[in-house]
Amino acid sequence: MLELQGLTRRYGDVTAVDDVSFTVPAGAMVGFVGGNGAGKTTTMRMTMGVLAPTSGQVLWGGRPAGRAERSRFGYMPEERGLYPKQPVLAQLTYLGQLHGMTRAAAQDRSQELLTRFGLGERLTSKVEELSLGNQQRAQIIASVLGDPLLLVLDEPFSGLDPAAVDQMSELLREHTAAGVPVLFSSHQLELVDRLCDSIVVLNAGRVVAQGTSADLRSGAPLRYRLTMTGDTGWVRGRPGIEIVDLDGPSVLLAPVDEQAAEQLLSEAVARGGVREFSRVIPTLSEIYREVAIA
Ligand SMILES: Nc1ncnc2c1ncn2[C@@H]1O[C@H](COP(=O)(O)OP(=O)(O)OP(=O)(O)O)[C@@H](O)[C@H]1O
Repeated sequence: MLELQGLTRRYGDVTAVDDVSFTVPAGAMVGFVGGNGAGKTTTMRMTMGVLAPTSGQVLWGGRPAGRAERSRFGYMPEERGLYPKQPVLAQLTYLGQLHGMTRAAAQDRSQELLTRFGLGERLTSKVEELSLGNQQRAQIIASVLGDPLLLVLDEPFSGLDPAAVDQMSELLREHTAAGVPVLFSSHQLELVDRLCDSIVVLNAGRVVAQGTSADLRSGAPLRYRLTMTGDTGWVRGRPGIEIVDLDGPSVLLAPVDEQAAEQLLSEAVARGGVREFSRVIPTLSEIYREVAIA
């Protein structure tokens, strides 16, 4: 298990990361979201030990993570790590060796993964000759070489087409299934919602929400949608009901509680012509806008 405890990083007067604490349990996929400049990359760099925290610590298995453990963490940095001018297979083989694999094992595994992800014909191409999406696939492959204990991936899905997103998420799931904790940052909230066991939302360097997507939703305000055959303007002024949005036959309501919602439904049924009355569950994007965008 990875545990970040009170991680803080200051640059002069700017506090890029401010007392960030969360865990990535064994076998869990955790999505790290937050706007540009929220502090995700800085947090990930401190996790990997490439940047020293101003205060706080990174624990692996309950102890401060040292050089030996970190050398077995798989990392996809924001600035990416592959050299544009080198052939892709040779480079991945070399990186696998740096992660303790024999040359033959590193080459076999790299070739297997490149082939699996559609790059079997491009083994000797230079990285810069690959499309951006294919370079990204090779970057993700690089991060999983050598049986990593943990995966820390900075926006691994940016620029990938939907098929590649599915392939790469399958690769990550193979690692979580084997007990590896995975932390990745992303601006693709629907994707995070679909893939992750839990989500950490960062805003201006601080954790503003964390939990499963169900946890985050359960804290969202109560909303119902009422749709009728006729106009719904009659709901105005009903006790305990706030109107969020009214558009002719359809109205989005914020009742103070379930009882107020039921009373309104009874009245609607008595009037006749109810087409729909349903609880509106916010999307992760909507929750994100509420917690992370002031
Ligand atoms: N070397 C540095 N010197 C000064 N300020 C820095 C440095 N690195 C990062 N920062 C600042 O720290 C804050 C957090 O940046 P960081 O790159 O961690 O955000 P991020 O969440 O990864 O953003 P993005 O989604 O845009 O990649 C920003 O205000 C950034 O300007």
